[in-house]
Amino acid sequence: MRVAFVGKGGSGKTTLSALFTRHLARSGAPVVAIDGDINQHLAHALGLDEDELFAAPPLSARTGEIKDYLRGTNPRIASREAMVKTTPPGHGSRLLRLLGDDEVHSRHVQEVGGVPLMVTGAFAGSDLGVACYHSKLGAVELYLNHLVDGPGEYVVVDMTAGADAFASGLFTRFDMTFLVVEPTRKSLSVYHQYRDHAAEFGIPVAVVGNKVTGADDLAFLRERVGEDLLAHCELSPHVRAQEQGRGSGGLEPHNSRALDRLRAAVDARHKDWDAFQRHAVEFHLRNAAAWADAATGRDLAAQVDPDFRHGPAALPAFA
Ligand SMILES: Nc1ncnc2c1ncn2[C@@H]1O[C@H](COP(=O)(O)OS(=O)(=O)O)[C@@H](OP(=O)(O)O)[C@H]1O
Ligand SMILES: Nc1ncnc2c1ncn2[C@@H]1O[C@H](COP(=O)(O)OP(=O)(O)O)[C@@H](O)[C@H]1O
Repeated sequence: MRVAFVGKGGSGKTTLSALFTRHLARSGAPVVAIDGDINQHLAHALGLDEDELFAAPPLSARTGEIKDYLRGTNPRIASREAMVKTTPPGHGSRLLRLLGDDEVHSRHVQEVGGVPLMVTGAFAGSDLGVACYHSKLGAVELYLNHLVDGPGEYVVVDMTAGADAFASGLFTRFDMTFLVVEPTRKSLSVYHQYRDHAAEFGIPVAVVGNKVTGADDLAFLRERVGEDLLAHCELSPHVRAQEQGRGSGGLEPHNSRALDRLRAAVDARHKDWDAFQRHAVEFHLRNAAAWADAATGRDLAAQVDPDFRHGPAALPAFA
């Protein structure tokens, strides 16, 4: 199951992504965390020391190699140059299993605090003015488009704040999107924006309140969010202690129960592989027409394999 955390910067996306993935990993569930936030802090939130380096290469450093690996022997994709981030898999493409024995996981995953983590990479000085952060997210989109995941296993992406989340269709690749909101009007404005986009594309979204300090905060959220409010986390002495490099007695029971609710909401989702592939194709065609045909000098609609059925049934042919 694929889960995204989105929301306004500072709302707690990274903190909740870390708490949620640790919660899942501790239960023994297979999980991969991906840092897709322009501020790459997830490794530290998972417990990497400030002076320690995340040693695995960022996904965005090897987008070309990842394209070559994923296109496999797909005759519709002649080269890595012909493959854009929305190019959907077809016959001959390599499909991935979560934490499978493949070149993406083996190269890019490093375990931090008991959680296997991949990172998209920081926005470098050389990117300023010439690229948008969504270029860094291309490899994440390709990864998700080629992944065959199942119930009880989880990919959790800490997404970048703001409009970059909507570039190219990445936001349609998730079984559940958690919108993290603080009990403030500013934080809610992102909720309204995301909710409208999500409704347009039929994307499942649930709101997670964060840094709630009492009944007034909760009433504020309940009044404005209504039944979209799935759960809320309270302002956490445990999180603060971790931020300060101190030990604590562990996550508070209320916050732990909130994480259980998130998991239950994800587990309740039914996977519809046909719809997933249909969305992928739809966004690929849109991108082809808008910029990618011109960027590659090719007719990218020809990459769509009309006979390909995505999902577990597609796996044996690719083993
Ligand atoms: N949504 C959207 N709209 C307009 N233009 C876009 C969009 N997404 C990507 N681009 C531009 O296309 C170039 C390649 O994009 P990426 O590196 O992100 O990815 S990929 O080619 O799809 O793998 C790259 O341009 P160049 O940097 O000039 O090569 C991107 O800026
Ligand atoms: N429930 C919480 N309790 C206490 N502090 C929190 C909580 N959630 C987030 N924080 C703190 O708020 C700040 C911003 O959180 P962060 O996860 O980095 O936000 P984002 O990823 O949305 O930008 C961090 O200092 C983090 O420790």
